Parts: sequence; structure tokens; C-alpha cells
Amino acid sequence: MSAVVIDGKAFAAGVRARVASHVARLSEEHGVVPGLAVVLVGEDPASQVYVRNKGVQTVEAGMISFEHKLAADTSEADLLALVRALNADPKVHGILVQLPLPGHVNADLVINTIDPAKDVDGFHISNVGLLGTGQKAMVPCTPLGCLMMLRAYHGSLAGMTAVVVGRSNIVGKPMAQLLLGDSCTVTIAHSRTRDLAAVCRGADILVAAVGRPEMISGDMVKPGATVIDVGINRVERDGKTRLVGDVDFASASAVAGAITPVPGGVGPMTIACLLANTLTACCRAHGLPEPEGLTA
Ligand SMILES: NC(=O)C1=CN([C@@H]2O[C@H](COP(=O)(O)OP(=O)(O)OC[C@H]3O[C@@H](n4cnc5c(N)ncnc54)[C@H](OP(=O)(O)O)[C@@H]3O)[C@@H](O)[C@H]2O)C=CC1
Ligand SMILES: Nc1nc(=O)c2c([nH]1)NC[C@@H]1CN(c3ccc(C(=O)N[C@@H](CCC(=O)O)C(=O)O)cc3)C=[N+]21
Repeated sequence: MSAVVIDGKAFAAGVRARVASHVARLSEEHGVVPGLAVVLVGEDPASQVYVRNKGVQTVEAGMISFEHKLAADTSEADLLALVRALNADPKVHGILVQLPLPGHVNADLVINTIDPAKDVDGFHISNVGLLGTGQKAMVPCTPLGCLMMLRAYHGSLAGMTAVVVGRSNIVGKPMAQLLLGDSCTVTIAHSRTRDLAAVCRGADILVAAVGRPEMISGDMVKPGATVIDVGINRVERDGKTRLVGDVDFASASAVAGAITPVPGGVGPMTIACLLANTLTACCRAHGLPEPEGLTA
């Protein structure tokens, strides 16, 4: 069997087009333009590429992009002061502080200083609590993008067995909450899980968010399962730097029913969902109707 490849890049282009048309309507009918502020501390090359992509796509969607690039040795106090200034700025509807932050900064403190209504990453404890209790929240972009693709492919996910490999606050845990919200039977696996292969083989939906290149191989996949590969790993192959996922695409796609590729899968959807969250935050801030189908 050869799996259907879920085209995240095309899917993301569709989401961005829907965002852009809603943004155009907002500015025509209400004179409101959504604004996204992205804060990058330090000069990690991968983060710089990612932040640049976000800025370009924000502007392409008709929104305003505010980029704040700070030196790696910026103090925690200065970063907190910037976050508070962005909280108070009415032109800014969404705030994203790129992670990871340098070690001398308390990342939890920074994230929890963001106004929850502007927390387009959905990492603030208020949004985490709202999501966990099934209330309206800002939903983390990467898991939201995965959920959108799963819903589009399967329709209802109710009753399916889902396994999420990885328990980080930014991917694994919120992914599990969203799948539970869609009535999957959810298992979260991690580095201490016994017999990971057997756990994974029970999954109708297998989400890999591990950060280990090509760790999930075809023998860990249930025949016909849907495999979502969140991993973004830069590896050296034949003298070149290549991007690979946490799933061994060649062996897994021979067994799975559907699979997302890397690149061109979850990554582009993450940015599309960031734009969708910024639009949603803007609509909520102005008491205007929210776009449909762009939230969880
Ligand atoms: N496409 C996108 O938009 C995004 C992609 N990513 C990518 O997703 C991946 C995961 O990111 P993130 O969640 O931040 O990573 P973290 O490093 O925060 O978490 C990794 C998780 O994987 C688990 N793990 C590590 N090794 C194993 C193992 N051998 N067996 C089972 N579980 C294991 C860890 O378990 P334990 O808790 O026990 O240590 C941990 O829970 C990375 O490749 C990252 O680059 C991340 C964000 C967005
Ligand atoms: N506060 C915060 N929020 C995040 O959402 C966040 C973060 N910090 N820190 C880093 C991770 C990583 N992440 C990616 C998003 C898109 C691609 C992406 O677009 N990837 C393209 C390829 C891009 C390339 O070629 O490098 C693809 O998979 O096709 C990758 C990675 C968001 N993250």
C-alpha cells in the first residue's frame, strides 16, 4: 500500500486565502486591520528564517507585521517591558515570542505576561486552562493545523484511537487535548513509554512530535493509519543540509493510509494558523463576528 500524501502546503494556502478575504472585509467594512507582533531574541538562523516567513505571509494576508529583533543578551526585564508595551498597543492584536528563549530568561514568566487575548500561540496558562476545560481559547498553532488537516481528511474523528508521541507544552499536550475534544481515545507517549512501537501500532491517528529525525518507522504504524509528522529536523545528507521529520517517510508511507510530508506538511499549516489566530484575536478585540472554520 502507498499512503495518500496530505498536502499541507496546499491546505495552508487555502487557509491563508480564507484569512486574507476576511481581513479585506474587516478593513473595508470596519476600518480594522489585524496586527501581529513577533519578538525574536538572539540570532538562531532557523528562527530567523521562520520569523521572516511569518512576516512575509502576514503582510500577504493584508495584516500588519511588527517585528522586534532583540540581542541575545537582552535582559528579562527589558523583554517583559516590551511585552507589556505590546499588550497596551491597540494596533497589535497578536503577540508571538519565538521560543526557545535564552537561558537567562524565564520563558514561563514572559509567556504569562502576554495578554491572554493577544496570545496567538495559545501558550498562556489561561489559554491552556480554557482549552483543557473545553472553553473558547486561543489554540496553539501547530496542533490546530494538525487538527484541521485530520478533520478535512476524515470528517469526524469520533471514536478513533489517537497516539501522540511527545508531551511538550507547545505540541504534544495541546494536540492530545484537541484530539480528546474531537472524541478520540487518546494516548500520550514519551521517552519513558514502554514498548513505544506496540503503543504506536494501536493508533488510527499517529502524531509524531519528538524532535528525533525519522524515529517513527513503518513497523510502528498500523496498516491504513493516518500519520501526522510534526518534526522539523535539519540533518546532513550527502554533504547537504536537509529537512526531515520525526517519521521515516519511506517505510511509514508504505504502511499508512495517509501521511503528511516534511517539508510541506505541518510547518506551513502552523504559520497559516498563526494568521488565523491573529484574525480571530482581532475580531474578538473589536466585538466583530469571527471567521468560521478557522478555530478549534
Ligand atoms: N512543524 C511545526 O510547526 C513545529 C515543529 N516542531 C518540531 O516538532 C518536534 C517536537 O517539538 P517539541 O514538542 O517542541 O519538542 P520537545 O523536545 O519539547 O519534546 C519532545 C518530546 O518527545 C519525547 N521524546 C524524546 N525522545 C523520545 C523517544 N525516544 N521516544 C519517545 N518519546 C521521546 C520527549 O519525552 P520526555 O518528555 O519524556 O522527555 C518529549 O515529550 C521537533 O522536531 C520540533 O522541531 C515544533 C513546533 C512547531
Ligand atoms: N512561540 C513560538 N511559536 C511557534 O509556533 C514556534 C516557535 N515559537 N519556535 C519554533 C517552532 C517551530 N515552528 C515552525 C513553524 C513553521 C515551520 C515551517 O514552515 N516549515 C516548512 C519548512 C521551512 C524551512 O525550509 O525551514 C515546512 O515544514 O515545509 C517550521 C517550524 C514554529 N515554532
